[in-house]
Amino acid sequence: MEYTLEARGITKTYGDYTAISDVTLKVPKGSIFGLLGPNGAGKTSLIRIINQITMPDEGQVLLNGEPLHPKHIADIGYMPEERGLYKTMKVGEQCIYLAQLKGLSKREAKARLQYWFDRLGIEGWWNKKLQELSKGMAQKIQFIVTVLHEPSLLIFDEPFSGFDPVNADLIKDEIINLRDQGATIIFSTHRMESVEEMCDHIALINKSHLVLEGKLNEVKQRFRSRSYAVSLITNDAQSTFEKVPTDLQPQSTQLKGLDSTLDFTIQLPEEVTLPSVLNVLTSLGELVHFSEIIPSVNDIFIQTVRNHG
Ligand SMILES: Nc1ncnc2c1ncn2[C@@H]1O[C@H](COP(=O)(O)OP(=O)(O)OP(=O)(O)O)[C@@H](O)[C@H]1O
Repeated sequence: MEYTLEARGITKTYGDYTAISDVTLKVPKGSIFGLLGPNGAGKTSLIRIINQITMPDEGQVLLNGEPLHPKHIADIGYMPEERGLYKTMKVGEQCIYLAQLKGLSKREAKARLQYWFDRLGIEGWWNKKLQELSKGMAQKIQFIVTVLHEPSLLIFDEPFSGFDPVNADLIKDEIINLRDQGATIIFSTHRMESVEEMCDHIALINKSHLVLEGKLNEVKQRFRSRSYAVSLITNDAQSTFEKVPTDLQPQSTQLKGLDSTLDFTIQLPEEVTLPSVLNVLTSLGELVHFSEIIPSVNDIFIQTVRNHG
């Protein structure tokens, strides 16, 4: 597998405080990689190192196989959570200026900006000053400025904060589109449903340490707990529920009374097989639903952070 980014043994301290401890991770080319962790875990510190805003105390970052070098600034697009745009400058002028800083000619910048303004339906904003735009509107500009020079690595810090649901969806689709065109995306967010929807890889940093990393579906496999959701139609929900063997740790989610559906969850002990459980359940009533409960990213996040206290 090819990796766009590799961090090897990164440590970063601020005075006596260690913000990143010996973090090693690999971001596969063409992936959408979720960088997760509680507040203050060290995510932004790592992102700032990748962007060469600060230097690590120890370790090395490789971009497309090469040690990070000032020339790589043009290969990375970074949308920080604190959006840094000039308030009194006109939108069009500002975008051209920032694009030129990333190495585009004025002509090329104008052509690409036209494309993006069109695409995001903001043609009318060109001559407005940034201070005249709402937060979400300014964020669209920031998004365009981040992706305009077509870098191989895009880093978004909370890309959806400040967007209404329609615009958040629009930006989500644009991010997926950029990935489909070959970019690698790192995105840091506390919105677990976005991770669930978009990421194929995740890494979780807790208290400066990397505590979890991998393909999202493989991480989910690791967290499977033999839990199942069950629905039975029975004559008497309460007494049926009482007949479910206690070693299955039944937990009722809904008892709807007579002639109705009984919904509950079970957790299979190691030695119990699926066919034997299905036998028991079908003997209790009409089994209308039986499915494994796959842990959500939210569950995985909470469980992992708890375990690393
Ligand atoms: N320039 C700095 N000087 C001193 N301490 C800092 C500095 N930048 C960050 N820190 C500290 O390093 C730790 C990690 O901060 P960082 O911003 O990397 O966290 P984060 O994971 O991005 O958090 P959040 O989810 O809240 O954005 C925090 O305890 C923070 O106070």
